[in-house]
Amino acid sequence: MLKHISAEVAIIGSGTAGLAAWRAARAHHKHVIMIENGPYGTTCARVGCMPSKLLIAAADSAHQVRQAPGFGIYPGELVIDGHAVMSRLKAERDRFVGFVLDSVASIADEHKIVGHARFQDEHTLLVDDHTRIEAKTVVIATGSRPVYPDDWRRLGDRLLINDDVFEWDRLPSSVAVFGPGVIGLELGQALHRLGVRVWMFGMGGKTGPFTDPRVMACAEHHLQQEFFLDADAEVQRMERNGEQVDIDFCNAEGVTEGITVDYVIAATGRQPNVDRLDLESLNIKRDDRGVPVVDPCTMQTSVAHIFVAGDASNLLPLLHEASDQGRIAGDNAGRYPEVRAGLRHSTLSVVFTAPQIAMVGNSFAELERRYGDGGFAIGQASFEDQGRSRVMRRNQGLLRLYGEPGSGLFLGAEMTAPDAEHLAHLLAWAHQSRMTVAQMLTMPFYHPVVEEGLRTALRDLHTSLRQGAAMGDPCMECGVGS
Ligand SMILES: Cc1cc2nc3c(=O)[nH]c(=O)nc-3n(C[C@H](O)[C@H](O)[C@H](O)COP(=O)(O)OP(=O)(O)OC[C@H]3O[C@@H](n4cnc5c(N)ncnc54)[C@H](O)[C@@H]3O)c2cc1C
Ligand SMILES: NC(=O)c1ccc[n+]([C@@H]2O[C@H](COP(=O)([O-])OP(=O)(O)OC[C@H]3O[C@@H](n4cnc5c(N)ncnc54)[C@H](O)[C@@H]3O)[C@@H](O)[C@H]2O)c1
Repeated sequence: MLKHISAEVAIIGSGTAGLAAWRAARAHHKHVIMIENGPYGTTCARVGCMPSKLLIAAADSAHQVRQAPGFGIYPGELVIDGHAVMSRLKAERDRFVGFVLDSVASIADEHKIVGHARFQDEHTLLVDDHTRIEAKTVVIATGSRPVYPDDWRRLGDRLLINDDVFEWDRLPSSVAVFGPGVIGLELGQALHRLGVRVWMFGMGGKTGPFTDPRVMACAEHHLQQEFFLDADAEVQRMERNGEQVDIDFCNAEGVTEGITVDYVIAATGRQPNVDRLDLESLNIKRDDRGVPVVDPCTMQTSVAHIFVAGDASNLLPLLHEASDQGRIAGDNAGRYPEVRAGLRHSTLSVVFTAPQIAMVGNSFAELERRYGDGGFAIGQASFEDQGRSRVMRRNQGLLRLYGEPGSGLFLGAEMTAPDAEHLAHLLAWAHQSRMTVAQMLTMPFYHPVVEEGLRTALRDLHTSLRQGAAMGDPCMECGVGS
């Protein structure tokens, strides 16, 4: 029998965005309902940010051991116990998931419904075939899922997505990773460093999230030193062969090469989970991927009482974005019809490869669209001879900064660099504070640190903006190698 419920706010999804929306909406109303059709615990903690960073941490550790002889230190034979690696990953992952589960458990049962939600009309949701919810406002926070070509399913259990990797009990001997995007690069490099033979195949020539071709080329070059990576691969055949997969591809010499791998990992992108919500029953404006169009400041759709947050919004599929968007959407759903613009942060994304990858503020491609080719200034620094980076034998990478001629405003950055996660935070704070390049150069820099590489790039940008003298010889009063 169908149960009927009335709610002020109904939230579909209990991931990071859904939980943030729930908290924000509850500040306004008692009757807030959260619906979940999968396991509680969030994508980030269960199969996303946390387990991937745990895998990378183990891989970094193995890499350090391999690097030790470069410092005159010989730790002996490197043994990677795949079972122990995966056990630690799962134990720590479960600990993180446990924190989320505790938080979900603290929400009274009357506010939680388990099942698949879909729209019957603009104010009515059906949950499976057991509950009908009449809601004044709705937040769609349904996350995203991996997408890959349908015919790859013929590989059966030899075809994996990121979720499956984190369930391994042991490490396989070899994998082919399809998709040198963010997930593919993080997983692929980590597996390679853990002793798994890795081949990585892309489509269309793009590596990572970059839009600046010089930074992309630099990252690709460093990654290719470690494992096979063809960002524009011609894969001629891919067939299951017993418990393995045979792949024929055209190699760099233009010759067909055959490999056999234990698994194929599909890291070919993700799509928002909005296709099973019966949105067709609503008169809601959608983009060409079928995702409701939202105002990024309010997270409101063209149907004024329906909001979208997190990966479902098709804006920036990142954890802090899911959290920000969830808070804004939940607050607005709660205070509706008085909707307010929420605080949006400067764009910041980090990929945990080595060297790390980061994007801040406006991308190179966005600036080319806005200012035209050559209409904005560029400063750069290589990390090859950067003092602290060389000290640590991590002297790889390129940082490119963009600035606005005339105003001298710092506009954005793309980089592959040692400790890019920290450089990117400094830059994002400067971007959000609307600092000029001249102001950024008045800030303190310690010695010897990787951030001195940032100062070099800032000086170069200052010169490109024609606001400072050209850099001459290396600045010795700043410290050697800066
Ligand atoms: C491998 C990997 C690594 C990542 N690493 C990082 C990182 O290092 N840093 C970073 O910032 N981001 C990272 N991300 C991205 C980050 O995990 C996501 O942006 C974030 O988790 C999205 O949160 P969300 O709330 O939108 O979605 P989710 O947490 O996926 O929540 C959506 C929920 O909605 C539920 N749901 C869906 N449809 C329905 C329905 N119809 N009815 C009821 N419930 C429904 C789902 O079951 C799910 O629980 C990573 C992602 C992956 C996959
Ligand atoms: N560190 C982080 O913050 C982090 C880590 C992981 C994921 N994420 C988030 O998850 C999102 C999704 O990541 P993703 O890696 O799935 O997507 P992505 O869009 O970053 O990469 C997908 C890649 O697959 C390639 N591709 C598509 N079809 C292909 C095919 N048939 N064969 C070979 N290659 C193909 C694309 O060209 C692209 O390079 C990211 O945009 C990011 O926001 C963030």
